[in-house]
Amino acid sequence: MAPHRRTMVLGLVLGLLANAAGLATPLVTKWVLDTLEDREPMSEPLSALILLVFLGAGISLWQWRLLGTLAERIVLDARTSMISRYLRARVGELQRRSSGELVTRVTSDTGLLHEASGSIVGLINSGVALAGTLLLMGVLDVVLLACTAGAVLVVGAVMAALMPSIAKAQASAQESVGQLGGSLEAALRAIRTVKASRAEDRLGASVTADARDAAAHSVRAARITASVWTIAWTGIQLSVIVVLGIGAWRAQLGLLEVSGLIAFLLYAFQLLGPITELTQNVTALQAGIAAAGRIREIEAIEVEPAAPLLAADPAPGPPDGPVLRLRGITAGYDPDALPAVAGIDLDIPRRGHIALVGPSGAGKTTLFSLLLRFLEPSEGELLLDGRPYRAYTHEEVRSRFAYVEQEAPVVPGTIRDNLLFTHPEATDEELHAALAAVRLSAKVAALPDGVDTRVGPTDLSGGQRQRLAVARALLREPEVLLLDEATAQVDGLLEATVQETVRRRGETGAVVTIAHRLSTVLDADRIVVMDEGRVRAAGTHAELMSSDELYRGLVESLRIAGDGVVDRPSSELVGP
Ligand SMILES: Nc1ncnc2c1ncn2[C@@H]1O[C@H](COP(=O)(O)OP(=O)(O)OP(=O)(O)O)[C@@H](O)[C@H]1O
Repeated sequence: MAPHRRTMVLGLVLGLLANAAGLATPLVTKWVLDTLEDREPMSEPLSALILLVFLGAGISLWQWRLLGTLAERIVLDARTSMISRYLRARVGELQRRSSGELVTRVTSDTGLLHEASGSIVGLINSGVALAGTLLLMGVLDVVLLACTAGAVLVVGAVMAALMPSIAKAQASAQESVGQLGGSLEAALRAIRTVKASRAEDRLGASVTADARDAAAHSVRAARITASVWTIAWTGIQLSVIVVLGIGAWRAQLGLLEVSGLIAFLLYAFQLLGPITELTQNVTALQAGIAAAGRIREIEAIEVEPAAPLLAADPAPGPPDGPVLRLRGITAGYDPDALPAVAGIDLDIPRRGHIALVGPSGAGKTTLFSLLLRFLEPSEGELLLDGRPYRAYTHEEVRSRFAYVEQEAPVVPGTIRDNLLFTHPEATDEELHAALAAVRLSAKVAALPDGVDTRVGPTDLSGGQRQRLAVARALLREPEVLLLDEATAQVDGLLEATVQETVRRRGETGAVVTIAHRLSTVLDADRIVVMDEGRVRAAGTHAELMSSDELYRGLVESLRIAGDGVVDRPSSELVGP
């Protein structure tokens, strides 16, 4: 709220003015009654009364609109800052959390800020209104004020005692809503497996358990809120009856004018306003504070630094040296667990195709994450053009790569958006050339809006998604193409297409593939065998076949996996 201090102060002033108009009304009513008693002309007090009503309404309207707009701005600020933090966060920080839960914080928690944003102004307003009402009641009759103040104190004490439990219940409810978002998102993502496993009911029960939890906490908050309100209302109504009794008795004794008693009763009824407002604002503020706490946690997510970590600018290595060098790289996801890769030494030359092979969990994807700087090594150094990664910004490093993920997710938007995602400035010609390279031109041309057709994550087959991703990666001839090969996404014909494109890329630039296909392995200039986080062996297919047992085993299993490619020298493996 801090950046909006001025608007809040204006809102507060308007609230105080509206209060003043409200507080004056019973006194002017007394003036009307007094003129009636004295048989004087009533036009003046009546006009003042009507003026007060309109003035109060006008000011309230202004304040309402002002605070309503402010609330939306605060929500927008919080959302904008969270969204930008998510997108700038370190990949590991995001992967540690459930994405559904992260989404809930942006969509749902910020809604609570909306309610809470006006509550500070509301609290001050209603506090002042309460004090003002009590003060003016004191001016009218001190004895009656004492009775009313007693009732207000009791109501206040009960409210103060119950409020913290409302806040606690609300925080727990939000927590459960976050978990619900997380589990629902995971369930929907795995919907095919869920259905194939006939697990709709089982999973439904576990997801609804979070919803039930949220409901249970909210019901608790609602029940306490209901008690608080009932106590407040009843307390005030009882005090009005007491005031009426004592006031009538004091009027009989001539200690109080009847008009004064009526004005006093009007104030007593008016007390309900500030007390209700106080209750609502305290509740909203507490929910808002709980939400703000959860939003604050997002600020603790570490973001990628925008500047290079190394202040000095070391000279680049020789222009014909390897484009990338990994020197004694050790890295892991959890400082307490064993590293995912350890002591990796690897040179990636400027040209040629390197295939990474190894059993599952060997650290191949981790190596890609290190190259793309999704993960920082705990030991060792990565060098780009002979200069340490730390001398570059993350953006500078990534600008040298094109990356095709195994999942090849579609980015939100049209096919054009997907193709231009890495290089938005590419021309239409380049775009169509990239589509042609992966043989998607005809498929795209048949779509209703061609390249401007919107695509969702489910509109394309796995193979088509991967072709689109490869086309994107090839759009501007990257220096280093990183291709995390999907196991079974693409058919034979397409595989040959992609392979041929990759082979051509390897003639002018560097290509590193995580190879799941025998054909890719055979096609590579150099094969790096990884096992248990280490580089176990490296060389050509022929060298490794004769020297490395694990490699022989891997090749055997790839052949059995039905790759359809016989074990031949790579030079024979060109074209479909
Ligand atoms: N996000 C993560 N958080 C924690 N540990 C991880 C994470 N990603 C990978 N690991 C661990 O790091 C090790 C290397 O995993 P990595 O994904 O690099 O292997 P891989 O060779 O790519 O395997 P696959 O061929 O199955 O994809 C594994 O032990 C894995 O459990």
